Amino acid sequence: MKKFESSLRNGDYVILSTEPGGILIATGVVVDMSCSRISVSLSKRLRLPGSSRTSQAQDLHQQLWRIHKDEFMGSFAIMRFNLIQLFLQNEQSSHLRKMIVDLEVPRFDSGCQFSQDPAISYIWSEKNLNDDQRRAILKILTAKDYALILGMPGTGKTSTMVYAVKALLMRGSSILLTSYTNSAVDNLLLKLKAQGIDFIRIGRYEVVHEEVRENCLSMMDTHGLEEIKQRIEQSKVVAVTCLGITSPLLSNKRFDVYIMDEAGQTTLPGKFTIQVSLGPLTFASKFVLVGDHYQLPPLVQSAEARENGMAVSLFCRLSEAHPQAICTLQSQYRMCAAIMELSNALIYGHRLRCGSSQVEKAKIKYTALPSGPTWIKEALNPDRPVVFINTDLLLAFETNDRKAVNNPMEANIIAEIVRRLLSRGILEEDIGIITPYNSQADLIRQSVSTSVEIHTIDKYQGRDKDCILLSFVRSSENPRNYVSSLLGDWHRINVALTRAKKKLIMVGSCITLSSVPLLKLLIEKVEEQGGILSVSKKDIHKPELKRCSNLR
Ligand SMILES: Nc1ncnc2c1ncn2[C@@H]1O[C@H](COP(=O)(O)OP(=O)(O)OP(=O)(O)O)[C@@H](O)[C@H]1O
Repeated sequence: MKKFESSLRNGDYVILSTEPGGILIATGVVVDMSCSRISVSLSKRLRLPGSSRTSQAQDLHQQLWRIHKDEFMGSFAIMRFNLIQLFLQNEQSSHLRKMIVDLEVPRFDSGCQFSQDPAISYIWSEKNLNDDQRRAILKILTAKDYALILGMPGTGKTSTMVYAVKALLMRGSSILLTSYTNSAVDNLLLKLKAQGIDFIRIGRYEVVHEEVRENCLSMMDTHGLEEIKQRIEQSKVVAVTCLGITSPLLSNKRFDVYIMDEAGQTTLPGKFTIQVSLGPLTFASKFVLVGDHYQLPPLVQSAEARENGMAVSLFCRLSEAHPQAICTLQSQYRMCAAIMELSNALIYGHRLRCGSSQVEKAKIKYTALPSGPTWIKEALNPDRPVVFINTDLLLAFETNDRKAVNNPMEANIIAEIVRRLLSRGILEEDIGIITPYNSQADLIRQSVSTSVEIHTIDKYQGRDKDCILLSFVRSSENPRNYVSSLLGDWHRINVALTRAKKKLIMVGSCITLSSVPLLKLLIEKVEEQGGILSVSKKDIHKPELKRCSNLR
């Protein structure tokens, strides 16, 4: 039977309107789809305007319906609601206005550190924390209004949040946890679960991580709304996405502390991050923001919105006004020294350091002997953690097809390296491929016939792998005329350079990329490390050269 073709999927939020006329009648969620039927679960009973009680069922059946995916309407309504909450005349909103609109100085309890507080004693004695992390949690424990935790890549932001929750629970505090995306919320919850901390997860069952689903309210054996509300009331830790905060289950619920992980913000229409973050702020007496504004900030396309401050996250706004509210995590446990050096030189002004000598010296380990041409052996050499394969001698130019930009030769080189890594015993799950462009990710997917993960750089924020392959794509016959807003954004370059633990292999055109100042600096840095490998036409099989030039 022919498949029903639609961009709608189970779990999508939709808007139901009448046709013709386009009158919005209801909103709901797609719960089932077949080739001839779509089932939508609605938040309230469906009624046509002006329809009488007697003819209601018949009118509904006769009506022609239009179903739209609800990409923005729900979010806009929530943001409007959040803004209104901020301007309410009550103590909570007034305090919040003082903090985030008037930028009043945040207060910290200085005597508290020396008291007999069990939470503070616990943090001093917890061996799994480093000094930065301890200081960060003490900042949270002593904050009266808010605390800001700036965590560079791999510095244990999530781990720090977990121990902060543990310490706050010792004080009997109730805690609301949020992030922008479901995966970021669940990432934190998985770590809480591993520490035996109980919590309630609010969210649609289908989008919640399977290991967290048993903590979802919908999965709990409860009898009616009252019992559910009671469970939430009794629960000390509740987790939800920033947009999920409007759940009626949370109405009237208040928490002592609200912790928000700002790091996963880019996958949302980020223009309104402040308005989105506002919602949960009104639920607690003090808040903690955890983030890294050196990674990708809100994506704002409108110049007017940018000029009016829409691209500034709440974290950035508060940290610039009150640097004393920030505690920085600088010891990272992800990248070996050579990989860390790149972002240290380009972005972090050498403030990032390796958390242990094990991390610093980590090398990729092969189980099989090296094989293949010299350039591949050099690219895979474990003693070269950072390699840049320069394609200039190949004249491997990009293709531009209806705004989709890709580079077949780079895709081919990446596929060859992946084959060699796998044949030398590296596991598929330890390799990741990233690129700035969706179209290049698609092309690489066609060339790499394994289940190795291939994503855009933006989608890879918050993730890591032992070995990362990065295809820059841009290679122009006229490098002087080359402009790329995607590669010109230093936050994106930072994310790309901080995903690999032991081996980072980049593929690109040195000449073209050098027209972007930051990338020029990157190439110089890799050169200092002896990591530039130039590939020429004699290094690539003739049929491959021909196939790639045919694709152009
Ligand atoms: N004090 C510590 N000692 C040793 N290892 C640690 C410490 N803190 C964190 N780690 C390890 O560092 C790694 C990264 O930690 P985590 O995922 O919490 O970092 P993150 O800052 O949230 O990462 P991201 O940059 O993806 O946001 C994990 O493997 C974690 O176990």
